[in-house]
Amino acid sequence: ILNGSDAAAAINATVSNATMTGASSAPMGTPSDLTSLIAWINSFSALRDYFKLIILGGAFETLRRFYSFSYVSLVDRFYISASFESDDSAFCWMMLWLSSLPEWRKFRDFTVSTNSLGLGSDAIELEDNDEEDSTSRSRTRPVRYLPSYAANYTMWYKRRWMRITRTKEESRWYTDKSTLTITILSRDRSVLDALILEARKKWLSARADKIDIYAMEGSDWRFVSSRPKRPINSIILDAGVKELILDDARDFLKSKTWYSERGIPFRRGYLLYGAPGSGKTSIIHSLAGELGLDIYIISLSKFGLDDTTLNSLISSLPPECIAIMEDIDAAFTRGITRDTAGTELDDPHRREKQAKGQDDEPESKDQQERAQEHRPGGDVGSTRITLSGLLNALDGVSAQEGRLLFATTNRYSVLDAALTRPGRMDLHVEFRLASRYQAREMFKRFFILRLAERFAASIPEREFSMASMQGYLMAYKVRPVQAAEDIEQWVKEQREERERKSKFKRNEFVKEEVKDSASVPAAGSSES
Ligand SMILES: Nc1ncnc2c1ncn2[C@@H]1O[C@H](COP(=O)(O)OP(=O)(O)OP(=O)(O)O)[C@@H](O)[C@H]1O
Repeated sequence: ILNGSDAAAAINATVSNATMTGASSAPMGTPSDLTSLIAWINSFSALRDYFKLIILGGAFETLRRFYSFSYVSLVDRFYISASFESDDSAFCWMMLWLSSLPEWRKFRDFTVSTNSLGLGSDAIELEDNDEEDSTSRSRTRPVRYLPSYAANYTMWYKRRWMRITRTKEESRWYTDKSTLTITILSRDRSVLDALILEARKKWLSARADKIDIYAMEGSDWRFVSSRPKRPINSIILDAGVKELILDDARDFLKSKTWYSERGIPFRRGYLLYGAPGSGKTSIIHSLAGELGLDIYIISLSKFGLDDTTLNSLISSLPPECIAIMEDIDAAFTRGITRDTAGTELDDPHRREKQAKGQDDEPESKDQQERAQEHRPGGDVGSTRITLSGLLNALDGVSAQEGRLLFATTNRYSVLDAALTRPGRMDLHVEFRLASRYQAREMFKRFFILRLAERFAASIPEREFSMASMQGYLMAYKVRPVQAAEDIEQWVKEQREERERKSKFKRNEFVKEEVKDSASVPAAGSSES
């Protein structure tokens, strides 16, 4: 414990001591200008070393950056680089093209994949010489050699050096997206153009007998599969029906100028309606093959689909293609309404009855079944499409020009008039249950004419679908006589089965009714 003067003396001693310590490691006083600052810093030996390190490190980093910058500019200047993403068709063109190059066979590092990536049959496939195994399921998925993610491939293309790399997008766990990058030693962009055109040509010729099918993925289109074209003469319809649709579509595709001169949007909608299994879907696929167009499937019941996404999907359709909306009525019974997001029925008849206060009519069994199919648990319950959203998407400003839209339905009458009006659905074609003529032609497709007459005579007009008859004939693949003999029995059995089913449905319906009326509290009056 110090008294006041002792404490002051002690502080003085400490200060002078500190000054002396400082003076011993930094001999100079506080620097007043830059030179003396450097000299002052220099006087600290450890700091000097740090300083040197910083300068050296900085110099190295600058050199590194300069090198990579110069490399990139050099590459930019002398090389052309193009990336192809796996969710785009161009990626498939390049893969097919690559796998067909003789040089490709010389490499030794591949990703072996059973994922077809839409490649044609001439892609490199594993040769399977095991004759005995020729029917095994292992042959159903060809094995392909694709560029590996780990390797860099270099080769010569038209006397130009080329490097190929394939990288995987790690951030998107839910997709297998990858990018193929092709770098060519050339300053001439036309080399890349020629390469891409060559790849595209190869792709197109590989699928001359196929059509590509695309489905919705988020707000994009994703390639799903390639299917062999179905010959149009394999579809048996009443005289003139096929020709009507085919000629109309052909005529439309040739009329672009006609439409633009008259200020009419260059789009055409077809509504195919009628009995299930009567060939609506089949004719669309066949037509796509005939017209050389790809198919884009629009599923209005897709989980998470809303008006905005639908709009952007429809506007991003390619200029000439076939868009299909199957079972468009299902969307309505499920509850697309003009203004609200999918909660109530929008059957026009029903609305009319509601307006008149007569909505006591129960949903038809068909409606009930469909509604049941689409209740929560399936993805349909989550759709957020409104009718006005659908109408806008079909003919709004962004709706793609040149597309053919095919909508199919089994229940024509429930569709809203706004949806089916000309401009949206220009041609309405009815598909009925099979006629005798169709039955005979289908039999002929399977077997021979003589028996076909007998077969057709046993088929009642417009009672069975072509699909059910096809199912019957397929069970008799190599027994035509038997097929013709058994048909009467089949018709009888089908009728009985139908009767049994409808009786069952009626009973179920009555039970439901009873249950419903039991659960409704009595209104108080003895009548009720
Ligand atoms: N008119 C037809 N000519 C030839 N085959 C047909 C015909 N109609 C149906 N089929 C055959 O029946 C099966 C079902 O046909 P498709 O899917 O085209 O019928 P759909 O009318 O679209 O049925 P749904 O309304 O139930 O979707 C197909 O395998 C098809 O080959």
